[in-house]
Amino acid sequence: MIRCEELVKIYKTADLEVVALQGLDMQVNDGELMAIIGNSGSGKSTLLNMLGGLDKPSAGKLFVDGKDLLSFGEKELVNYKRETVGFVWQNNARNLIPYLTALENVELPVLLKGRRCRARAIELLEAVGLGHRFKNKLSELSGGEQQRVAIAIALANEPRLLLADEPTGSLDTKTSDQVLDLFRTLNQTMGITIVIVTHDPLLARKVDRVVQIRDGKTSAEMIRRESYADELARLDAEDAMSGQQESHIEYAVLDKAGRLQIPAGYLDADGFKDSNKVRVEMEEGRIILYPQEMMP
Ligand SMILES: Nc1ncnc2c1ncn2[C@@H]1O[C@H](COP(=O)(O)OP(=O)(O)OP(=O)(O)O)[C@@H](O)[C@H]1O
Repeated sequence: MIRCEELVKIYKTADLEVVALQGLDMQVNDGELMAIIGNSGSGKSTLLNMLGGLDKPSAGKLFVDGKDLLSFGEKELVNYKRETVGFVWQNNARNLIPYLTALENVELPVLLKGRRCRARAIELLEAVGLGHRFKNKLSELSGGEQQRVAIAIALANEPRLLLADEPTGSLDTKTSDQVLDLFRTLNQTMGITIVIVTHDPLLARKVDRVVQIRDGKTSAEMIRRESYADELARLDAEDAMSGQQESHIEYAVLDKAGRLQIPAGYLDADGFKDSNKVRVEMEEGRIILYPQEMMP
C-alpha cells in the first residue's frame, strides 16, 4: 500500500534549514493496521503529511496505492486527497461544526461530493457505532463520540488509506480503547489500511506492527508475537498472569546500505560509551559487536 524509499524532507525558513526526514525507508502492506511512534520532533507528522499529499518530499520515492506521489501535479494531488486518503486528527475542531448535528456534520462532505447524502451519512454513523446519536448536536456528544463522528467523515469518500495523527491524544484510556477498537473493526470489515501516529504506548501495544522513527529515519520495528485478536482469545482462555509476556518482538532496522541504529541505551555499557568504533565479528550465524578494546 505504501512504499517510502530514502525519503527526505527539508524545511527551509528564512535563516534555517531543518532536515525533518533523513532518508526514511518504510513499507506498509495492504490492509495493515499499524502505528508510528517516536520522540517529539522525530518526523512523525512530517511523514504523515507526505503520505496524505499535504506536503511534498524534498527527495526520495513515495508510492501509495501504486501511485507515484512525487510525479503528481496539483490536480492529481487534489484527486488523491479526495479519493485515496482519509484523515483523523487529535483536534476534532478541525473537522467538526459544533452547532450542527452529528448527521449534518457527516452529510456536509458527502454533499460536497455530490451524492445522495442522507442515507450514506446514516450508514457511516452506524459504521462507527453512532446510529443512535445522529440527531444530537456535536456539543452534546462526548469527546470519544465526537472523535467517532470525525472518523465517519474521514470514511465519507471511501478511502483506501486512513491516516490518524494522535487520534486518542485528548481522550481518556477507556475512550481511547473504544476508538482503537473501532479502527480495528473498520480495518477488518472494510479492509482499509490504517496508519496511526501516536505517543500512546498502550495504543501501540495493541496493533500488530509498530515502526519507530528516530531523527527522521526508521530505527526499529516492533512486531507482535501473535495477533491482538489471538492474544485476547488466549487471555480469555488462560489466567491473567500469562499477560505478563512481552507482546512484541523488537527488531532494529537495517537499511539498504547496511546501516543499523543500535537501540537507545545499549551503547551506554562500559567499553562502548566513549568510543566511536566497535569490533564486528561473525560467529555461528550471528553478528557480534565488541567494545574496541575487548578481544573476543
Ligand atoms: N513547517 C515547518 N517548518 C520548519 N520546520 C518544521 C516544520 N514542520 C516541522 N518542522 C520541524 O521538523 C522536525 C520534525 O517535526 P514533526 O512535526 O514531523 O515531528 P513529530 O515527530 O511529529 O513531533 P511531535 O510528536 O512533537 O508532533 C522538527 O524539528 C520540527 O521542528
